[in-house]
Amino acid sequence: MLETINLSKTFKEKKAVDEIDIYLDDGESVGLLGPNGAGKSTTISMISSLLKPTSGDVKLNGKSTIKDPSEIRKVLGVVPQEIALYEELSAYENLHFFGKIYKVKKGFLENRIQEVLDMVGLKDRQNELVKTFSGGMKRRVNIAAALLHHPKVLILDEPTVGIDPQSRNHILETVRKLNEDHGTTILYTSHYMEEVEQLCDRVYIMDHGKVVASGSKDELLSILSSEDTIQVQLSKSSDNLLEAIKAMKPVRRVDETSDGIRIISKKDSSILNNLVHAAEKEGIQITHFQLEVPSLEDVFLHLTGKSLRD
Ligand SMILES: Nc1ncnc2c1ncn2[C@@H]1O[C@H](COP(=O)(O)OP(=O)(O)OP(=O)(O)O)[C@@H](O)[C@H]1O
Repeated sequence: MLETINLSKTFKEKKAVDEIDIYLDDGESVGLLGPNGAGKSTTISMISSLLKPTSGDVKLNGKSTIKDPSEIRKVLGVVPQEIALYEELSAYENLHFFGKIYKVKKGFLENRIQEVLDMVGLKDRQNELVKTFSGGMKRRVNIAAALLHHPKVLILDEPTVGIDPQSRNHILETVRKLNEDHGTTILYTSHYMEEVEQLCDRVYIMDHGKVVASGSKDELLSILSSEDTIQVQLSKSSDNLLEAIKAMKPVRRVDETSDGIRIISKKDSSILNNLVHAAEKEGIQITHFQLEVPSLEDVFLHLTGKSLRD
C-alpha cells in the first residue's frame, strides 16, 4: 500500500538515505531499526512528504506522492522525535488547535479529542497546562494530536526515548491497540529492540543509509543460525587472551562485557577446547561459560557492528 522505491537523499556530499526499498502493507506493524545517523528520520521525513528526495519515489497505492502529497497527508499521522506543543495551553487546547490544522470537521472534533485523549490515557488531565507535564505525558499528547484525523498509517519516530516507564508502557499499549484493534498500519522507529520485537510483524534494519536486512523476527534470527554467541567469565581479564581468541579461525567478533567477554563465532565443536587451552596458556580460569540463544540484538550487532544504543 505504501512503498519507497530506490529512495535516496543526499545532503551536500553525505548520502543520508541510499536507494532504499521498503513497503508497508495494510494493517501491518513494521519496525525500522538502526543506530544513530542510519537515516531513519530522513526516511520518515521523505515518506511523510516533509522532505523532497534527491531521487527515487514514495508511492501510495501505486501513485507517486512526490508531486502531489495531498493523499498521503490525509492517510498519514506522524509522531516526530521533537515534541511540538504549546506549553502555555492545556492538552485539550493543544488538540483543539491541531484538530483545526488537520481540518477535522467541527462537529466531529469535540468527540474525537475525547477519544484520542482516552487512547493515550490523559482524559482526566486534559485541562492541565502542557508545561506542567512530564516528557512522557507530552509525547502522549503528541501521539494524540497525530491521531486526530483518523490516520490509516501512523509513523512514530523513537516515541519512547528518555521518558518515564509509565508513559512508555502507555505508548506501547496505545500502539498495540491501534494496530490490533483499529487496524492502523504502523511504522515504528526505536532504539529498543524489545519494543520492536513486542510490537512489530516485520523489521527493517538500516545502517549508513541502506537497508541491510529485513524480514520477520524468525527470518532475521535465521541469519545467525550458523553462528553461536558465547558468554564467558574469566578469573581475570587479559589483553593477550582477548587477542588469542580474536585470532581463532571460527571467531567473528569478541566484545568485552561488564562481567567478561562475548564471542560471536561460527558454529564449531572445537571452540570450547580451544578457549580452555588459550586461557590455560595465560594462567586464567574460565569461571563461567554459556552458549546464548541469539537475539535480534545479536543480529543487529552482527549486521552493523554496533549495539543499538551506542
Ligand atoms: N538537514 C541535514 N543536513 C545535513 N545532514 C543531515 C541532515 N539531516 C540528517 N543529516 C545527516 O544524515 C544522516 C542520517 O540522519 P538521520 O537523522 O536520518 O538518522 P537517524 O537514523 O534518524 O538517526 P537518529 O537515531 O540519531 O535520529 C546523518 O549522518 C545526519 O547527520
